[in-house]
Amino acid sequence: MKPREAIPVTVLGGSLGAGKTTLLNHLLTNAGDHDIAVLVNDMGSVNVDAELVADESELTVGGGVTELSNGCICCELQDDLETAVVRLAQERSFDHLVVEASGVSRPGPVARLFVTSRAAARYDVAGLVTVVDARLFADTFVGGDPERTVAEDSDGTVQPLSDLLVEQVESADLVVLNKRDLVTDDEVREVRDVVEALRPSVDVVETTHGTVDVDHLLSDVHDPDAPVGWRAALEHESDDGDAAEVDGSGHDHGDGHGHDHGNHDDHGNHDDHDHSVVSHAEATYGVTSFVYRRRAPLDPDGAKAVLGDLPDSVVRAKGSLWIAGAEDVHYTYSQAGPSAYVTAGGPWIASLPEFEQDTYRRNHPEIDWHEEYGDKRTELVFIGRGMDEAALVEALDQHIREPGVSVDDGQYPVEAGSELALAEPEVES
Ligand SMILES: Nc1nc2c(ncn2[C@@H]2O[C@H](COP(=O)(O)OP(=O)(O)OP(=O)(O)O)[C@@H](O)[C@H]2O)c(=O)[nH]1
Repeated sequence: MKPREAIPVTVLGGSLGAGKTTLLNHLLTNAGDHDIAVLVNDMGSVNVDAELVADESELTVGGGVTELSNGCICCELQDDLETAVVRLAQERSFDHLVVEASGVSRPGPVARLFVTSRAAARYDVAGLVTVVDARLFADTFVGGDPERTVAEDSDGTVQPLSDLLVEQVESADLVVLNKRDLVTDDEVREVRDVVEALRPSVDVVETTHGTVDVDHLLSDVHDPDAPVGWRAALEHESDDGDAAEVDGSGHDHGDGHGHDHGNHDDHGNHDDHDHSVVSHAEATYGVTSFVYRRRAPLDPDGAKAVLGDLPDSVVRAKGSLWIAGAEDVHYTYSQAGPSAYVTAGGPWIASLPEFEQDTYRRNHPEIDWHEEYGDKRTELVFIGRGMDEAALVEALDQHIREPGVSVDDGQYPVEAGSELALAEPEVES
């Protein structure tokens, strides 16, 4: 049982330089009656952000600002984060915790820590707030000229910035569209439409220098079941029950549980949400989505050619891949702006021994099961602006193969969790 005085926690995420520290300083200087504790995560060995926050407010590093440096709290510093927030709750009294995640943090895992670890007894997630640099977002997704930049992880691996931007928006309860002064009215409308397509019901506030209403920012807005655009579009398609056709989207059902980079998809849990995926956006700026679904595999080289070189009009694509010649592996595909990769998941349910299949199907009666191919399918959702749906469908259809036909490839990884990059943004020198 959670004690009644569980402390609300707001997780502040967003890309490098989006304005998280600026917003945090605004929050602390305008905190009013709120007694806020802050935990700042920086990737470097010196926690510059913690110093900046402390400089600007009456808090001191050690006093009100806790720092976790030299790593990322969504991965290698998870244990440190857990220890730090538990200790904080024991040692000090405050009524709200704000965690500023590093620019490369994925908000989902950070929030999960407050639900699943020892910290869960002390804290309640109030909201995942994503600060978006409106200028960068417009350049990356609406300008048709994607900024080909990457974010560097603490272990030196690089992750495409567009992946992070998309993921941070897809898991947000509140999006703070910052740097409003650097975009035009038209650009901001287009950015809002893309944000809405990625995260259909999200609350969006526009700010310059992070001047957001403090009570709004700290309010209890967390909804772990809020819909995610790509999943919502897929499930809308599944609800229609047509397994072979390509379909446009309008209304949807979404279970919206946050996704992980490279995670194996679930099999379509439905809930009672009924949200519009793109209706408003479609009507104004041409943000649309459609689902491509075939009960057949794609040629491995063909899949690489098409899915590794999607037109700029596609903002986000994701789904399941059945690859000819690798008949037993359930691949997932994920594209965000200029990056695209395929991840080997576990086996298809249809590739498991029969008794395991029976058990799985008993526990998941909602699974869309084909008499001959079971759950094997090529099923991709595309979200974008001004996409040529017919051309994309035709390009994919050219690479559809007969199930069971042997295809020579070997480049697709088979070990669960391993990835094949189909497109990577160029690293800026
Ligand atoms: N023009 C403009 N600049 C802004 C705005 N908000 C923040 N900045 C500037 O953008 C730069 C980055 O802001 P920060 O608040 O440090 O961003 P951050 O997200 O904390 O950055 P990292 O800690 O590096 O991830 C600073 O120079 C800010 O002054 C804004 O609304 N408009």
